Amino acid sequence: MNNYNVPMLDTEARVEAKAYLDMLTKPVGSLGKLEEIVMQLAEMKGHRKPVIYKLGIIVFAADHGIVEEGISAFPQQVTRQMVDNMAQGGAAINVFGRQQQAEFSLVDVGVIGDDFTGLVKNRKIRQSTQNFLRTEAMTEEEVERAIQIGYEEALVLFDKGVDCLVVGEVGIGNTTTSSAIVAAITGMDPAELVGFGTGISSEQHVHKINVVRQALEFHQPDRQDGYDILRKVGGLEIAAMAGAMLAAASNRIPIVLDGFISTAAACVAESIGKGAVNYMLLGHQSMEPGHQKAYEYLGKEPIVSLDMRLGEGTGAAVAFSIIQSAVCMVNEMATFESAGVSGKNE
Ligand SMILES: O=C(O)c1ccc[n+]([C@@H]2O[C@H](COP(=O)([O-])O)[C@@H](O)[C@H]2O)c1
Ligand SMILES: Cc1cc2nc[nH]c2cc1C
Repeated sequence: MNNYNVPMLDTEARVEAKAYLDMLTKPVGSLGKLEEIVMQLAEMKGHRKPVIYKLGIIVFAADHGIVEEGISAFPQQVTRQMVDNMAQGGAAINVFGRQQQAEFSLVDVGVIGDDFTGLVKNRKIRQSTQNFLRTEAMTEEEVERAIQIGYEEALVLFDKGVDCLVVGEVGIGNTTTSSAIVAAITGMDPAELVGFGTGISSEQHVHKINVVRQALEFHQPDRQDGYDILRKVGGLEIAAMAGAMLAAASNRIPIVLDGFISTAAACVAESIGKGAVNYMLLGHQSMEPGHQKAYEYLGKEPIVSLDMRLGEGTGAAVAFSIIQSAVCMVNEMATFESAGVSGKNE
């Protein structure tokens, strides 16, 4: 088991960023949350004028044994088909990634079937987790390997100059897995967390709540122990996402969280590496009810709210435009002094 050393935030850089923002040609605080984003990036990166040179988007893919219980609106093979689609550049995340000129990485950690050809990184740990209503989702070794692979694949992007990271996923059934994880960590009733995922019926929704309740009753995961939760009710891609987030936090690289699955992985990352949450911004608010509970637990607020519920990293990639506006603002605006603009009346 690794020890993740997440560095402390640079609170001095935050104070300096605030002082500098107040010198720019605008009434104090008038750029609202953009100013807050600048201050957060400043304390993460340790600089009053933070820059982002290159966005990275990493998407982890895996299948889920719990799909056997009829909890998704789509068949399991869609995971594999969407990985192929992403490898061809045809998924929504490819479009937003190109728009943001992002470095894109697609990693199979547990999709059913053979290795992929082409752009996909083949790092399959096993083909799908087990059905966690009947048995533990995976072994302790598999959890640790998945976290390690996520960590390593994030480092590959950082070596290419990536200095801000979106962590996305694809995996049919993973809103059920995420509901179980967030219920385990927060202690909340699954009825408050379980949503409609890819678009199930009301009857299926009632069934999905019962599946999550029964699984938690059966496994009794330790809410303090992210490894235990992943082993019992987790997902391979979610463990890898947590690993990638730990790599980013350990290297003072800002993470942009996406929807429900990404935020569930963030809860696990924080449980494994205390302080990782300090390096996270929340891109958007997903339509999944459990997403709000999970981000409130992490103490986050979404940058945008666009009624999205796709996953893949799409909400985070869209929100990156706003983060980029904040970074441009602090680096390019004139100060009252440099522009010769009069200050506020005394
Ligand atoms: O990010 C979200 O909040 C989100 C909400 C609903 C669905 N998804 C995506 O849809 C898949 C999981 O949905 P489901 O219904 O199969 O559990 C998975 O591939 C996710 O990327 C993602
Ligand atoms: C089509 C489709 C695309 C997805 N992207 C992420 N999850 C998905 C689920 C479905 C069903």
